[in-house]
Amino acid sequence: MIKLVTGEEMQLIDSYTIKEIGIPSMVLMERAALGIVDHILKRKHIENEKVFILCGSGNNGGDGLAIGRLLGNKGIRTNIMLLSENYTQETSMQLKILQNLNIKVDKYDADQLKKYISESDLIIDAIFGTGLTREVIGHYKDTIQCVNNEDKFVISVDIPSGICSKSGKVLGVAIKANLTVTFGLNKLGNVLYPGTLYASKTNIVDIGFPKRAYDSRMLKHFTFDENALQKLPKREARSNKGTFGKVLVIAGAINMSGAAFLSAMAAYKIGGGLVNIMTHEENRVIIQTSIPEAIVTTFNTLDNKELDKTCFIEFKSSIKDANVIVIGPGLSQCKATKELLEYVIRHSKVPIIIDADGLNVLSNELSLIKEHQVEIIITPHPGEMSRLLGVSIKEVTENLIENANFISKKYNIICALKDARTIVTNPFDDVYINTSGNNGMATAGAGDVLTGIISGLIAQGLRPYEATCLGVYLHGLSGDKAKERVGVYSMMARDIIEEISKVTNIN
Ligand SMILES: NC(=O)C1=CN([C@@H]2O[C@H](COP(=O)(O)OP(=O)(O)OC[C@H]3O[C@@H](n4cnc5c(N)ncnc54)[C@H](OP(=O)(O)O)[C@@H]3O)[C@@H](O)[C@H]2O)[C@@H](O)CC1
Ligand SMILES: Nc1ncnc2c1ncn2[C@@H]1O[C@H](COP(=O)(O)OP(=O)(O)O)[C@@H](O)[C@H]1O
Ligand SMILES: [K+]
Repeated sequence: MIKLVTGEEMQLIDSYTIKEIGIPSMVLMERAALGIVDHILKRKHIENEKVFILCGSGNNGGDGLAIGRLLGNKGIRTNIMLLSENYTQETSMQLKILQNLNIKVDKYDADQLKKYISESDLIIDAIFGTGLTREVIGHYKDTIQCVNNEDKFVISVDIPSGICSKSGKVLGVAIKANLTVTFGLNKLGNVLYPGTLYASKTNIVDIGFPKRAYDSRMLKHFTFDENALQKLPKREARSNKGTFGKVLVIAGAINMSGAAFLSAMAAYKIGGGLVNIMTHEENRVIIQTSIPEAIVTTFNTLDNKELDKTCFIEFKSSIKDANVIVIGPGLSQCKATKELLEYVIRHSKVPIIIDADGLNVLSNELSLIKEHQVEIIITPHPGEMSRLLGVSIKEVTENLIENANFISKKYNIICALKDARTIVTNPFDDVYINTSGNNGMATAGAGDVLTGIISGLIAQGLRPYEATCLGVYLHGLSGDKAKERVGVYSMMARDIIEEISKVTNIN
């Protein structure tokens, strides 16, 4: 698990380290500057290059001044410009050190700024870090625009100036970096869109925060890297298909068998023991032909799209047998879907994953999940989420974390809000932010594959929140493997399924 922090949380870690542990702020700043200088010195022809450092009034600017001093010591040609006349204590101390060493620091001057930018090979952005609190205006805005207009390599210190460290939003204007070097823990703003596009590649450097400074805080945001593969459920040698759980997939209205197929296939490919597909009677033959490994039970609808209630006899035992239930993919928004959903919520004793049309039906009747007895996971994309909350899609995509948190708490459920950075929340404020996956996955059926993966992990015994976070991660990783094989233009949902085995086959 990799923790991520907001600027505010990082400031708490800073002040705990400085005030309670006793590591001086200037020591942390020196190590931060050394971390950036290491990256700069890795450039191939740095001895022939010119560096230009832009510094703001806060400690981010202090980092910039220290970087200038260290580069000077190495004999690298460096220009430094300070954009403010008021500084924090640490930044004042850095400035004093530079003055003692007779290192020139320019004050802001628009013409000089343009000259330095055009002469330089590398620009260091130390204007604003985690302390940015408001829209960037005036000469700060002009400076950032000047940098962005020139095609120079830019390294941002901690976070690109202009990006909100909590939300990833652009506060008016922001530096477009080629590399961001961040300290201690990565900032949410470097990971969330659009900030992540401005940060480009992000490297984290250890500047000596004691482990306790991270552990003693209630840090709730996290992401995964490939170490998360260790969380895959263990497969006992002495086992049978019952050991790895039973998934019930309730999916597919007339002529919509594809969604059921994709969810069921993914549930099997991630290791689920047995998949039972409950689908419309009309889909029986095609499902049995396309996925003979699945058990098929069916329901029928009457002329008015209501459910033929005789199906409940068979349905009852399917529900009783299952370790996890998926409901919604390709079910259409008819009365039958509502009836099925109502029945499942009322009778299930195991976790339920509600997706696609299940969510569309739910958005007209959220009271259905108010008094649920089992764990419920919803997997909306922003369109489905906007219908669930009765807000615009823009409101959903601009505030992914807040919206996912809100619905998780209000209904006591797990929410995987799908996007290029999918967010997974639970009612206890935990927030997983997914960083795997790519734009090739914006293809029909990719969501059905995710539902199947999560269900297969729950069937094998993972707890629902853990399974949802890991499922989202593995789904993205499978998409990344599919990108390597077929590219983003040709990727189809089935390509993601095909790559699941490459992701899970780790031993
Ligand atoms: N010991 C430590 O703490 C360590 C910290 N480290 C480094 O410090 C960074 C955090 O430093 P920070 O908190 O001083 O704020 P920072 O990001 O430099 O910028 C904010 C400054 O700009 C101002 N300002 C804000 N918005 C503005 C706007 N729109 N337009 C104009 N001005 C605006 C605001 O002042 P204000 O005007 O609000 O009084 C404030 O002074 C962190 O990212 C890391 O790089 C490392 O060295 C490790 C040790
Ligand atoms: N640009 C992207 N980067 C990463 N993941 C993406 C991107 N676009 C889509 N995805 C993922 O693909 C899936 C699409 O799901 P969804 O919109 O429900 O598709 P469908 O309804 O067609 O099955 C989600 O898991 C989403 O996170
Ligand atoms: K910066």
